Amino acid sequence: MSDILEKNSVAKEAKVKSSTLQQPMQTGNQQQQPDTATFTKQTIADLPDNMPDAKIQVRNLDFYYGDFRALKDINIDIPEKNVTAFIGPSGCGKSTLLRTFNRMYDLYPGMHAEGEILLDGNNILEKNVDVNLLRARVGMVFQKPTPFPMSIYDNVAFGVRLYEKLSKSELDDRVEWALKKSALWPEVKDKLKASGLSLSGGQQQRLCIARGVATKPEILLLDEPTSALDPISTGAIEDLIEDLKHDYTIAIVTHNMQQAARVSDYTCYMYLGDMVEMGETNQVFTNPAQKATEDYITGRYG
Ligand SMILES: Nc1ncnc2c1ncn2[C@@H]1O[C@H](COP(=O)(O)OP(=O)(O)OP(=O)(O)O)[C@@H](O)[C@H]1O
Repeated sequence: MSDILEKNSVAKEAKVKSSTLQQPMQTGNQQQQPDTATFTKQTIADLPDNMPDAKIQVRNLDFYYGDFRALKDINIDIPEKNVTAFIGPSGCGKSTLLRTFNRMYDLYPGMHAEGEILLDGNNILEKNVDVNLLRARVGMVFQKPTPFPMSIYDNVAFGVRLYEKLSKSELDDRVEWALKKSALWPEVKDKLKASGLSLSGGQQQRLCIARGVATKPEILLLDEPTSALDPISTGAIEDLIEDLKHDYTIAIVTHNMQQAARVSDYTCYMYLGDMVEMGETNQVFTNPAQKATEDYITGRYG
């Protein structure tokens, strides 16, 4: 299945057809053959008019795993100090897109991005960009909690020690600040020397968020941060996202439609490497511009 979506990325009117949507899909209990999905390729002109200033501007972005083109001519803005959710069926490129924002892919051979990702107007895909500095500005939290095998304190202090030279008391203050920001402080303040691995799953994920915010990044990337958590821990993290967005620009990948609707201000629907639609979350969920988006969020596909 070569390039299943025919498109002309230049013309706004270009129709993108998907033959692959003609696979069986589930609607309630019945299996159906969906209509052929047609959507108009999103261009910059289709972005919502009244968006806040963009922290990140993605322009004509393609991403390749070897020869495989996983992202196809993506054009979006990530608004500053808002939450932007990425939704779409498995394999559509959500995580790939998120990982381009801090060039996580640089760690692996055979992967490359083409186009532009402008962070505060500067293209982070340029060769001479200091990726360590970039990752200090763009923090990331993964699907599975990944505390380091060290104390709670050291987990949070880890990145700060890499990027800043703080005195012991300044570092203590920063660790406390980050643990308070991630709503974990009351639970761990008396056992900062205990291993991060001794915490529950939900606490470990909040520890990872504390580690993520401790370096005071400008952007937080959250890749399905609650998929391994129970509803109470999930609620705690969603509250945290609501709180953190006052200081940070947040991009979150989620499979959970309700979560996207609850936590995000803007939603991007992706399909097979294409950006189908980006808009205000309320609009995308109640009045999507594209039938393909509607089919997905109403469960008629996926
Ligand atoms: N390391 C890799 N090497 C080769 N192809 C990859 C690699 N990682 C992802 N892909 C491919 O790139 C495409 C996008 O994958 P990606 O993980 O970004 O999707 P996703 O929307 O995040 O999926 P999911 O919701 O299942 O996590 C898929 O076709 C996937 O198979």
